Amino acid sequence: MNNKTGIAADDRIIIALDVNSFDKMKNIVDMLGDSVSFYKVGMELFYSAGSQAVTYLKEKGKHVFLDLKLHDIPNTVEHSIAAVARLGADLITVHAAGGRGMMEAAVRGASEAAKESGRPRPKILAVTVLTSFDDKGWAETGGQLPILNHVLRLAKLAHESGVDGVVASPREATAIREICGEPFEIVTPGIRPSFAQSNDQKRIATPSRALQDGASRLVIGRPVTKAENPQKAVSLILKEIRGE
Ligand SMILES: O=c1ccn([C@@H]2O[C@H](COP(=O)(O)O)[C@@H](O)[C@H]2O)c(=O)[nH]1
Repeated sequence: MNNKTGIAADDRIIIALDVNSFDKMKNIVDMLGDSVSFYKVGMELFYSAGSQAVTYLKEKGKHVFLDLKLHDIPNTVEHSIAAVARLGADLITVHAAGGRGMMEAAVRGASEAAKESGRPRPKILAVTVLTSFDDKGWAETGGQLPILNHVLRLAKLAHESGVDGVVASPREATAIREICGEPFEIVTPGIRPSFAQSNDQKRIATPSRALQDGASRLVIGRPVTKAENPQKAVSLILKEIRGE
């Protein structure tokens, strides 16, 4: 258990199941067995396999991060979050750029589903600036502030809107932690162990660095799922974060 976050060490690594079928997902989950307790179901898997991906993982006793990055008017987001929250996901994403009203609506939707089901309310995370952006790509979209400043602005808004945390690059974790404190979740993709390639990720850090800088949980996809030996990749990552 980490004293500050209260999150068990094993729940701090989330493996992103970015595959296009239920069977491919099942193969990875079976292969990784007890070494992984938390998985992310993103758009590729959810659009390919549907809600059974989430229900299967929950039946296996795993925690599920449903990363659908909702971004729409508050009414649509409230009811869509309520619909997906009923599947039993533990973390669900919306885009912070949807604004205060939309993030408040997302929390309401999650609370409605929790009340109905009697299960704990899923945590809502707000995506700040995607980790695939660097400053050049960000400026091309019309971004006026440097990425770090924009991330901090969105993190503050997310915190004020009552969501449970943000998704950001590990490079922004220290500054977000200073502004939002504990127990705000800072979930960081863009994690690259020293043995992995960066692929399309731009704002990256190693697993140990991300945790040192204040990330609560690490999202790791291809460095594990596309590794020659995914079990070995997980074991190396766990060793690194335990300092072994
Ligand atoms: O800013 C963001 C938000 C979400 N993601 C998601 O995380 C994983 C990362 O996968 P890797 O293979 O480790 O790059 C992926 O599912 C993204 O959709 C992100 O990368 N950045």
